[in-house]
Amino acid sequence: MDREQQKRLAAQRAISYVEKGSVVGVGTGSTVAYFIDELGKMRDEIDCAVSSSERSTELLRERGIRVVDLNSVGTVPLYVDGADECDGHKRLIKGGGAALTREKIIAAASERFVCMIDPAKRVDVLGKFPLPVEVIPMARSYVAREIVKRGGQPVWREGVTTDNGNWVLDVHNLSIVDPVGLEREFNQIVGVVCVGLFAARPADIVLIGDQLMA
Ligand SMILES: O=C(CO)[C@H](O)[C@H](O)COP(=O)(O)O
Repeated sequence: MDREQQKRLAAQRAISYVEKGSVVGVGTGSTVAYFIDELGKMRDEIDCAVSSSERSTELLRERGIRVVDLNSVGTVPLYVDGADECDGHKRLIKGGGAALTREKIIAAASERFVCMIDPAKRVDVLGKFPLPVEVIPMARSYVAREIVKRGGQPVWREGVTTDNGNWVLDVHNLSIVDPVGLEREFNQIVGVVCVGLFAARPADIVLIGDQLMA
């Protein structure tokens, strides 16, 4: 089975976590696009969605799903998103689609985070996928130098501006043996808006294709 089929299966299984009449938090990416397709089929059964990107908002609205501001809802019962890497503790690297900050905000505000991946993204140690870091534009060089001091090789994702008007550094050469510690450390660099490590708040449920990860 190819990766796209695995993503679609994960999205179909993730739908089973959606409760009738509820608010659904929606991530960003190609796997999430399959999820939005499925969610569109039950648009009359949910209340509305909160979205992690302009791209997902557009897809949701195209399928007739009402999208509301996170500030207008309380705790979100369910957040569904993809990831770029996932370790055995359900800690993630995210941000390949540059939506990491809004994704992390909705994940933090959610009771349950269901993450959908294909088998190639399941790793023992995070870091083979370059770690995305969203930065305030004027701090790009400074943050890059600070990351080099910590052993990473930052590469500016030139030409990409996030929905928040910021830039992204992709950090290569990291073997992330202490994801919570590294998330905390990178968060403390002035000019960093968000680190694409979801370790302090990992996923609750990971679906690898249609299989539940233990
Ligand atoms: O973090 C993300 C976007 O910022 C995505 O969830 C991640 O990049 C996975 O994307 P895809 O489902 O297209 O493989």
